Amino acid sequence: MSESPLIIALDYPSLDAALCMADQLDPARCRLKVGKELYTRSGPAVLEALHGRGFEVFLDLKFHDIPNTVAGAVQAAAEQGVWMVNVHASGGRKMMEAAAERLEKNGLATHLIAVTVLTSLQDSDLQEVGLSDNLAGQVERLARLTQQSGLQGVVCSAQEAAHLKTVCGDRFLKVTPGIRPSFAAVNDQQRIMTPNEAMQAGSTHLVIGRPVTQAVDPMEALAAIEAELA
Ligand SMILES: O=c1ccn([C@@H]2O[C@H](COP(=O)(O)O)[C@@H](O)[C@H]2O)c(=O)[nH]1
Repeated sequence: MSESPLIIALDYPSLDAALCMADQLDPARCRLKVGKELYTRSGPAVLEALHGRGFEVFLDLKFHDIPNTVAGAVQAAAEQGVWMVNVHASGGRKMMEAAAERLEKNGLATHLIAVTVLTSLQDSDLQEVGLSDNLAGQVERLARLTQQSGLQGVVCSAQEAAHLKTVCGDRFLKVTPGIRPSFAAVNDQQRIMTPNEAMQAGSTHLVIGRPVTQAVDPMEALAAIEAELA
């Protein structure tokens, strides 16, 4: 079990490639995130392999469907022993309540959180899909709904973490992708912060993928991030 806020995103197209990276990492220094590409290719085998190596895993499949379907998917994830799983908050209160109730009814301790607004989006993207509120307002609205629905936290950008800390409190998890150390490329992220800025802003967990996994020396990149946080 790790006390570190770092969650390394294993966005790889094969189980072998993901395990090659995992084998260089230490479960005492980080948790790992399995997302849509890797899970679609490898299925539950990747979870078994990472759990077998001692890692806690965030299964980032961002479920979004009718309440009964999402509750079943969240239960299935939790029964595979993942540390954290998520849904899209825009699936609504009934969907989130059904998922949270399913975990509670079955005594499953997996953390359940909800995505507010993807870190790859900015204000103009929300307008294009017909949302009239600005981005900060939409993140706050969905974070409040997530908390009212009984979930433990949200995925948001670190740029919203400080405000959500005042709105939802310290203990409400703020899991923030879009983390970019000064040495890393921005890629397709829009709302970014450095690791240190993100922690200062109130992030509880930092999701970092390409700045580590695509680095020429991933372990050196990870060590530089840890040094920045220290
Ligand atoms: O709003 C979100 C939600 C999830 N993600 C995921 O986090 C990682 C970020 O990877 P980087 O390589 O550090 O950009 C990736 O797996 C996304 O699917 C996100 O970026 N934003």
